[in-house]
Amino acid sequence: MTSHNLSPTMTSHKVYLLFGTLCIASLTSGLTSDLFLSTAETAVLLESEEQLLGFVHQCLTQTARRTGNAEYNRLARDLQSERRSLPQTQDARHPVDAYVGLRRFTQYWDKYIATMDPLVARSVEKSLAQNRLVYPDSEVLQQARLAIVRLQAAYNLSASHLASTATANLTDSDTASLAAEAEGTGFPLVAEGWRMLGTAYASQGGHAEGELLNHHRHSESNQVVHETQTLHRRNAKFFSLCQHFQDIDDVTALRSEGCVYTRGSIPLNRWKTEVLSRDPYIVLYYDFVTDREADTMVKRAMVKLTRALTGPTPNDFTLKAHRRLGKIAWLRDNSSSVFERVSRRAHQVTGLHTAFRPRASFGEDFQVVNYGIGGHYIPHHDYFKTKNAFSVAETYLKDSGDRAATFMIYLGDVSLGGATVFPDLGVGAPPVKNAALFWYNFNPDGLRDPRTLHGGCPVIIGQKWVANKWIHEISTAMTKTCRTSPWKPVNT
Ligand SMILES: O=C(O)CCC(=O)C(=O)O
Ligand SMILES: [Fe+2]
Repeated sequence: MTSHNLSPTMTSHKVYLLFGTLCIASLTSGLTSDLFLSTAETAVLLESEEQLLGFVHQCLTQTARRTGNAEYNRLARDLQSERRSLPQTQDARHPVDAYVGLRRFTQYWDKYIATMDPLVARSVEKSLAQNRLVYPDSEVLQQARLAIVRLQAAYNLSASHLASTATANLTDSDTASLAAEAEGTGFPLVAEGWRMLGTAYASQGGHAEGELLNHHRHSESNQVVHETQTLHRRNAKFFSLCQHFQDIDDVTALRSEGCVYTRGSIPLNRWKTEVLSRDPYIVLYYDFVTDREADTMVKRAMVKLTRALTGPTPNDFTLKAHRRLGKIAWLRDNSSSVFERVSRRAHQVTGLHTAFRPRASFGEDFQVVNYGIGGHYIPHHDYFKTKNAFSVAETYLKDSGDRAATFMIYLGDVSLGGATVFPDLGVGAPPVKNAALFWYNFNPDGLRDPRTLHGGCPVIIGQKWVANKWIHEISTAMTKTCRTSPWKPVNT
């Protein structure tokens, strides 16, 4: 058993908001509701709160001067005192803290910004939009509550445990709306837990002090949440493996087939490969990137994140499916020297060409992913199921075949949850900062291997960033020679 604390494990990537001094705006940007899909974006929003409220305060006092209406001055004072009385957490790493932070924003919005002066509201929106941020709306809050309920079901987490490990205190209305969310989504026991917590708070006349998270599991005496099977029946094996892997932050506890050192050349003189499975071949390369490289990759991706959509073909990503709760950014090898170098290193380590080519590219662009509150990726295969699906791919992937292998780099640690698991094989790995997980999606005969079904477990605490590099058949066909039978085209 391991213990987990709440100390930050990832550099926070702050965006410094530059609010104008004048409360005049021309831009009308709509509120969007996908903030819960990226904990990194949520964190930036919460970090910017101080500055944002200073701006709103200034706008209110300016409006009072301009209009001669003293009501705006009163609002400015109210805003200041309410701000002092509200929970101060700015930490989006714990789902309850992220939820409370987002809820606080919508409170300000409803009370001081939207209803008071449309000009101020638009100014705030404009300033946020310049930093690729949006003001959270009520749907974001609802999705954040749903994420919390889903997490509880996935990991058997009780309401009291979740609440007591957060920094922020929940209000009666928070516990009531979490109970309603759980009830509405078919988790009556989870709902009961939130109701009981609300009652306990009321009888204590206050809230329990947040304690450090020594262990995620609630004690036997707590209300145990048993609905995992209901929502997650179809992926029961996946979720039980996720539970197993959340206890592992010491990778020596991995059930591995062995570990080998390989001599290479600069920048990796020697690298350690943990063999998680020999057939299909799944390995973890430690220290594949440096902290600096990982941070640079995250920073480059941060400004390009868009909602991850999954679809049946590479250019038909129109399904806003809940199978994958995260945001992605595509980055070409030549977009920076770091991506170029890391792609070359993946070639060096795997023996497979990874480079971008305008036609029949060996590898795809890097797909950098940041998961959201309770974000997960339900088990799937990385390969496309039909030849048709990949033959209509983007020009650079034309004639390069399917995704024969996956090279996935963990760009940060996750404090709790977020393992990558292969439910049919019973193997997986917790995110190990700077390590890369590599596996073949095709067997040596060039056939798709369904045993490579895998998924990203829900993130409980922390931020999860990964970078995928999919290597296509054109690369494996050229370099992987040990087939058991003569080469055949893929089984479409
Ligand atoms: O996040 C993970 O652990 C898995 C991600 C994955 O499978 C994918 O992006 O295709
Ligand atoms: Fe995948």
